[in-house]
Amino acid sequence: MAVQSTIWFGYGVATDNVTVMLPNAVGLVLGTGYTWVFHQHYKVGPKKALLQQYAVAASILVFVCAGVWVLPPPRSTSFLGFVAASGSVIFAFSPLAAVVTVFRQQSVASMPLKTSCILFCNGSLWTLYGTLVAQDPAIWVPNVLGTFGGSLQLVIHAFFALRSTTTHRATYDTLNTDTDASSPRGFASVIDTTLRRGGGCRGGREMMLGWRACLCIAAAFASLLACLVTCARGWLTALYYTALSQGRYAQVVVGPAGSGKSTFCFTMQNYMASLAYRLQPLVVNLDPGQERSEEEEKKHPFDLDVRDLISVSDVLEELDFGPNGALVFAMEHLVENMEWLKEGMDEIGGSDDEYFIFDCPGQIELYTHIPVLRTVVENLMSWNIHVCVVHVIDALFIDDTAKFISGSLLALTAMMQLKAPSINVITKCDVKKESFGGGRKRKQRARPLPLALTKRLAETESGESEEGEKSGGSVEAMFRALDLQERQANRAAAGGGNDELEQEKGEEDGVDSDSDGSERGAFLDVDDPEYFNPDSVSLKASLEDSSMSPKFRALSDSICDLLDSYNLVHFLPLDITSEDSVELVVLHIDNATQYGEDLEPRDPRDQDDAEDDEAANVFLNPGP
Ligand SMILES: Nc1nc2c(ncn2[C@@H]2O[C@H](COP(=O)(O)OP(=O)(O)OP(=O)(O)O)[C@@H](O)[C@H]2O)c(=O)[nH]1
Repeated sequence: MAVQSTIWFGYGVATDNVTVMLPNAVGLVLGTGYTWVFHQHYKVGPKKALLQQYAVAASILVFVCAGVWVLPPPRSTSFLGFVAASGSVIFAFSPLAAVVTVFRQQSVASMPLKTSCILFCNGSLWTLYGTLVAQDPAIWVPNVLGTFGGSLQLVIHAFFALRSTTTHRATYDTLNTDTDASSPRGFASVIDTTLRRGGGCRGGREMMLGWRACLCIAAAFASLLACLVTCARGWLTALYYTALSQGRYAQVVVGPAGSGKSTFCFTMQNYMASLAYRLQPLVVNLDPGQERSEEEEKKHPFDLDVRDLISVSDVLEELDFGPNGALVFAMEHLVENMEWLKEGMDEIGGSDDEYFIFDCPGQIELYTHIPVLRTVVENLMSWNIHVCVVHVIDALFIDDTAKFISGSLLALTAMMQLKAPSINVITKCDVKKESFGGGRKRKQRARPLPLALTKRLAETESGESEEGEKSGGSVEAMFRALDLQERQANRAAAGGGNDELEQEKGEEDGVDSDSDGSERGAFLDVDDPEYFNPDSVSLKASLEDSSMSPKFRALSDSICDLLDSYNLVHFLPLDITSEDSVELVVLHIDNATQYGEDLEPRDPRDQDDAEDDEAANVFLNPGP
């Protein structure tokens, strides 16, 4: 009991479930107490015999701790739940081991009725809690089995009680031939007679027990039926949603205020609708503070709008909150009413391969500080929807290195907090293009010297040294080559040419070096994704010019290195005026959601319609 309660207590802590934690904490204390009392009063044999059982209990705990320690968090919780559930199943069925004894002795003395009743009630209640409240299979699966085990024991009790009732009824029928024991009144009189006759006292009690056992069985079966119906309802609902939402997809568009989320949503909607093989996605507004002109609402209406449930203006009218507090309140209200969203999506969806795009509020604290958006995303995924989080930031972010670093960290936070496949998009690249006349010169990046060149240089250097110092000379030459390479990198990163350095390493290596530097300072179009994903060397070089304090500079350098070495954040540019650019983003999202892998083949839409759509070139004018 102590071990079992410890494991369940651990599971309660891991899942942050106080309802599981509390009773098991009590069970842990009581179980330890019972063990101590048992140990003190154990007289059956030498107390050493108990050591073996303590060793088994300790080994189970060590095994569980090792599993939790070795496995990463989500798996360790599942492991803990699995072990706890297995223990509960064994615990629930353990009294059944006495069944053999019961049938051998033809008596239920070795299987106490109270324990069976408690086992049954405990199993039923936890089953109801596990299916209706926690919806956790680790809780309801062992308890369904526990309920079954408990009811089986009650049936055995009833069987023996009824049998003894029948035996005694037959006895007293022969003793009271003048009494009709088949009628209730007659049966009561038999019991009365029996109780008055001293020798028949035991038989009368057993008959009473028989009636009580019948009631017990009726109650047990009613509860068992209720449990099974509840579980069946849960399973059927889950099956229904699995079947219904097979192939459902969603983009959850998040990002700072004004970064172009709504524009992105409608650009996606228009582009996807223009493709013959796709359904038009449905845009769902999740921003209770969304403010749009009537014209915008007409041009790009939302298919489902959270403002129908609650809006920031409603909250401001009713409660004494500021705008930010009102938004947080409204979002928390949405989280508490996710059924509204589910029903709304089913209503507007209808097809089994529906595609949703969620336009989220621009307050980044909804995913950086509080888990509101995370709960929304988790709910969507629990409804078997393939979700891709699209984190958008404004192209202005990339002009300033410090801003770029903070944008990267924000994107990283979104990826970590929302715990779903994600892509990062830089919006408004069309504006960027205009301001740079279509592109800009790439900052020179550090490029390593070709290996052959480095080797050659080392050989040249070592050749100049004395024969006897050849090996040492090689090493020195290698360092000089590396030094040259580093100087080249630094100069390159600072935007300067490497002409003198190239000359310094000699022209005999045969490597071209353009006098105008066009090869190194290549013209990079904003459509080139590399433009938006500078490496740490370029970022650090650009920080050199800034007037940052040394400590802050060191911190920024470390962040740049971290982002670069682990390749943590990758940005995709989006120019809404370019079909190729939109298509590239859609391809990445499809890849993240594995779009189309479980879709049923469907008739392509009428080609003429698609051509009409393309002619209208709808995605080129998506502004909300
Ligand atoms: N040229 C251009 N303008 C854009 C683009 N994306 C957004 N905008 C403009 O940027 C402004 C803000 O865009 P929204 O789509 O409303 O941004 P949002 O992130 O939804 O804003 P909030 O809902 O207030 O957080 C609007 O005036 C848009 O027209 C883009 O890709 N190109």
